[in-house]
Amino acid sequence: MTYIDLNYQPRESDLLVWFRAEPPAGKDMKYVADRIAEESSIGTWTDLKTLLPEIWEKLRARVYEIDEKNKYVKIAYPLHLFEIKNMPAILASVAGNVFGMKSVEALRVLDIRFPKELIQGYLGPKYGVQGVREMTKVYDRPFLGTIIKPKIGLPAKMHAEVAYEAWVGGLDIVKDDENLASQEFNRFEERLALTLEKKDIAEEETGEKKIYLVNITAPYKEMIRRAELVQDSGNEFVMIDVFISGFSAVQSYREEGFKMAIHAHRAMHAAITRNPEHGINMLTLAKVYRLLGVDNLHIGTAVGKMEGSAKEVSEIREEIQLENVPANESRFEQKWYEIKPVLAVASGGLHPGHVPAVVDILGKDIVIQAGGGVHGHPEGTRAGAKAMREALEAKMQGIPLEEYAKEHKELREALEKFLH
Ligand SMILES: O=C(O)[C@@](O)(COP(=O)(O)O)[C@H](O)[C@H](O)COP(=O)(O)O
Ligand SMILES: [Mg+2]
Repeated sequence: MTYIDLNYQPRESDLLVWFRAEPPAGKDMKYVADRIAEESSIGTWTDLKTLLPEIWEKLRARVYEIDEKNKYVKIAYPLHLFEIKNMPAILASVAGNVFGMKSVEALRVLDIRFPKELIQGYLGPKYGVQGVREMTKVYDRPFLGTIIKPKIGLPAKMHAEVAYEAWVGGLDIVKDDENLASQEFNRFEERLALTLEKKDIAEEETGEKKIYLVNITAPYKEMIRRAELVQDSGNEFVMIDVFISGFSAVQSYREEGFKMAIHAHRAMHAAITRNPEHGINMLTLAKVYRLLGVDNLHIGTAVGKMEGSAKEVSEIREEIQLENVPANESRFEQKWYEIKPVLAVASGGLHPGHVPAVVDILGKDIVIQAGGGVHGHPEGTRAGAKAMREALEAKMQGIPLEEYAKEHKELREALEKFLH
């Protein structure tokens, strides 16, 4: 019995997976494709006496396309194979055991096409791009943000003061770092209270809405307790390390129905996304997080310190923001129906000198976030924040940075330090 069915026309209701597969020595693409379809649907390494014909007929995956040259394998999975509203179990099928089999030398998931029937089982973002714009009254430009640095070590009181400096310097958003939780020198409750006090003052002084991305990542029950504290405080956002917390926690958290928007940090993603031969690419993870319902998602910068090409990050941006994503040489067409667009977060090694390039690559529906690029400014946090704002003003007005810097001291100082 083979799962190869090259005459099969996928149904609209099928879930499709686009793999790149390396056959083991002495084996061909048909062999490896068959093994992947087998293990990721109903089969195992030998024939089964318990495999009823109706199970085979109704639930087996079908390899409907093999591209020998590019080592691509496309597999269609009938929807009945899955519990629709159970993302962890769906991934356990199509992106589970298959990565560890000897019968596959290397395996990469390039894309998953989610059918309408499955998409309708998920909430998607509560706010998304438009909701965050409504929340902040920022409509026609990218958001600017920073991460409090050093990422760990500041006492809660100083954390709040640095946040205040960043906000009054002109940034919209201040974020906890991915590894800041409730360490003894910066307890969660105290940090939340002190930072929100400063946020109120900064909003008062600037007349602008400010955002605090407080990190609630913790074991699930504790994460929920922290989310309740944030909801009681009236803060608009929480931040979750979504990859580390897991698909189950992220789905459940979104279904808890908290009022806050979700800023998704992807720390650890590169453990499975970075190797182009093996693992799951960030585009596929980003689709899962859009479906599960994050409002902001880190996707890379192309120009900063983290890996990811301009083509890769801009394709991910399209995937999390377009209503209908067109197919291309390594991506399925994907319709998103009612699922809102996600705000893309460009972060990692950025400074004011990068602002024009990031906007050129990713457009306006983004958060441009800089930690070292703000707190490393020669004149400190407030000047670093001002320099980011000035860089964005220059970009929005179409003025070259060097030109604008002539009249803007903080930007000039930033470019001198970070570019020259
Ligand atoms: O800790 C850091 O490195 C950052 O806070 C950036 O700080 P800097 O601005 O000081 O580099 C973010 O966690 C990374 O951007 C995450 O990477 P990604 O956005 O690619 O997931
Ligand atoms: Mg960080």
